[in-house]
Amino acid sequence: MEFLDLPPMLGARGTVRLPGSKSISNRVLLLAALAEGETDIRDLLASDDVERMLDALRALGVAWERTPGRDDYRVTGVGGPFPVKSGELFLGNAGTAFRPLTAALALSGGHYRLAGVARMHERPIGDLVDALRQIGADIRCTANEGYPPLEIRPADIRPGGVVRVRGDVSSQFLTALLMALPLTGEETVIEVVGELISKPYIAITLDLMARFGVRVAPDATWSRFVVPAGARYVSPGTVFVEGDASSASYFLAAGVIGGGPVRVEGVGRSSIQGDVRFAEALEQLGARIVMGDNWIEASAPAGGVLRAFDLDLNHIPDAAMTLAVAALFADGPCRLRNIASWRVKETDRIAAMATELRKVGAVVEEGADYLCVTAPARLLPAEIDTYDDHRMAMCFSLVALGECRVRINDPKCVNKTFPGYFPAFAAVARAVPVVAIDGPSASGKGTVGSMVAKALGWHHLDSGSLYRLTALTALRDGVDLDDEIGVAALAAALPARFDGDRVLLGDEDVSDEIRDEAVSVGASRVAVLPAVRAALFGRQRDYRCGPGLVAEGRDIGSTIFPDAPVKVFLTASPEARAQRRYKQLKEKGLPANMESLMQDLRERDARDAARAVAPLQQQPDAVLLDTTSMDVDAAVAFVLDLVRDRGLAAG
Ligand SMILES: Nc1ncnc2c1ncn2[C@@H]1O[C@H](COP(=O)(O)OP(=O)(O)O)[C@@H](O)[C@H]1O
Ligand SMILES: Nc1ccn([C@@H]2O[C@H](COP(=O)(O)OP(=O)(O)O)[C@@H](O)[C@H]2O)c(=O)n1
Repeated sequence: MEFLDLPPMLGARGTVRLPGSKSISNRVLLLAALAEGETDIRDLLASDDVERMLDALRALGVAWERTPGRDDYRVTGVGGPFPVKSGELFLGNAGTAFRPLTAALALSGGHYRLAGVARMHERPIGDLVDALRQIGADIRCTANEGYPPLEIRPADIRPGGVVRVRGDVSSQFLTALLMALPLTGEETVIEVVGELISKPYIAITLDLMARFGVRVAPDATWSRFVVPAGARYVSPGTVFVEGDASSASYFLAAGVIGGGPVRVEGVGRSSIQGDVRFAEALEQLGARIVMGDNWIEASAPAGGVLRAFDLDLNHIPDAAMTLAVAALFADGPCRLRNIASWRVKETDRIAAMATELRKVGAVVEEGADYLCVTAPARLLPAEIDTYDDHRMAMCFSLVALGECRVRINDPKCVNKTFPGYFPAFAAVARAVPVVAIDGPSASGKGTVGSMVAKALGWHHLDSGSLYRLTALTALRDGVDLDDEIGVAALAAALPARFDGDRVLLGDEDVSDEIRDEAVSVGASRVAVLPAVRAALFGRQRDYRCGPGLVAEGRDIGSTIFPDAPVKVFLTASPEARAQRRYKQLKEKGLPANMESLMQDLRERDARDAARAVAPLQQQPDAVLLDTTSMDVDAAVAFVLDLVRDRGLAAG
């Protein structure tokens, strides 16, 4: 399973240009395909779901071409039903392609098969099929009644009159009927049975249909829609696709949780997408929101902390997921109500959200159509499963803003709507900075690392002492140093503590004991054991806390903090290092012999460089610092300059 590790973040600020809206992209593509004339579509979303629609349209005889290197397309409309009268379409997990195409194909008089991924076949479509059957469509559910895959056969379509469709499971059924019925040319009345959910998505449909020349006005309660006689779609020429308002939600929330301001460009006051109202929901949490025609900017509440909320989120079901994660930063229990549609989305989002929020320590109550989330006192680092659901992955990236590392499994699921999501997030979120110093024994890592940390006021981790503590514990407990499982168990449970330059096991100061010859050799031996390294992995990462961390060892830049913005490979000639160790030991009044020190150093260098897991190597992005003829102060100044050059510290 692929994963992405997000480091703890200190805050967020900056500007993000949003990718095109998925809802608008797929609607505009279908309308342009059915319209008379050519439509130029600008800034179409580049994502999996849009690819599925583009592929389907081409298979159905619609010509389109893309401007090379741009997200601009020209679609040549077919001016009515699809000209290709048979075909097999694979539509992945794209509800915005599957539902509208089902309706348009049912009225196209051909023989088609529509299928998707396994999850698509669990997502209901029965209400739409029933509605289309009322006007004579011949649609069969080939596996389970009410669910894809579907087979559509030519049929005697009898439009006119009244079509009833349920509105309380997915608003996409109504969208599909609205967009397809103008193909019949006759007046048809659509009556919505049950409360219509997600009304703002219907508003997008009506707005775009109007741009293509077909006006449908809902009645006051949005329960009756009249598709007029003689309706036909005509290209408006050029259509600009707005930025995706649901995708904006992650960045707006990032601004609110991480201080901000974070500005999104591509949606704003004049947007036709209901999800821009997510910004209003954030305002109710105390967030500071500023809006322009084509942008929105979000910052933390004046007091810094988000207010707990109890909100009906039926009108913004997708963006509401972002609020479930924002609840982790609120000052009390938060309730998200009227979100039953989550259960039939890319995954059962209520169940998935509850399971994953619990992993980071939240207390979650899950109901048929609501979630109640209470934040933990401190977020826990966790491995988040994403259920092939782009929004799960994007939402949970926000956990990192609680200065909490988080692993996102299967991060590429964001390709459904936002392939560039994680780089965009990294560009506005500020990771806790790390200075990684790796190098061979006695090169000066500990001395330089500790002084750099002091100068910056950052935390300090001497990772070697964790291996030394492991070896010391094994020697004391009589665990064989080659017993990988036994030693790894000790490493996982080490009561290690650091107090300034003192190293403690529980309450016992073992700073000097871990420097013993036997412990040094033991540390080097247990360090080759993969299970021991794995046991110390998460523990080392937990030292990454604001305002920053200086960590030294052998694999800090390569394995523990590969994203460290400053990496130094600190070394010196073997002779110089042996000299330093000799002097160091003598000063402490410990016995030392130059020859055996040289010998020991060479052996340890060889073991560190040759081991299979995390061998000591200079990383391509590490700066070489050879201190053979350099004093400590010069080495410290060199590293501090690197930190300042990267803009990570003042001065
Ligand atoms: N650039 C340097 N020049 C001279 N001596 C140094 C230098 N850097 C470190 N030392 C000395 O070398 C000894 C070993 O350094 P230490 O920090 O323990 O190395 P490491 O952590 O890499 O094993 C210490 O006594 C330290 O003062
Ligand atoms: N990140 C690290 C740190 C230390 N180690 C091992 O742990 C031992 C003790 O580390 P140390 O940094 O205290 O050793 P010295 O450099 O002081 O000799 C080394 O011999 C390394 O083999 C490691 O494998 N990976």
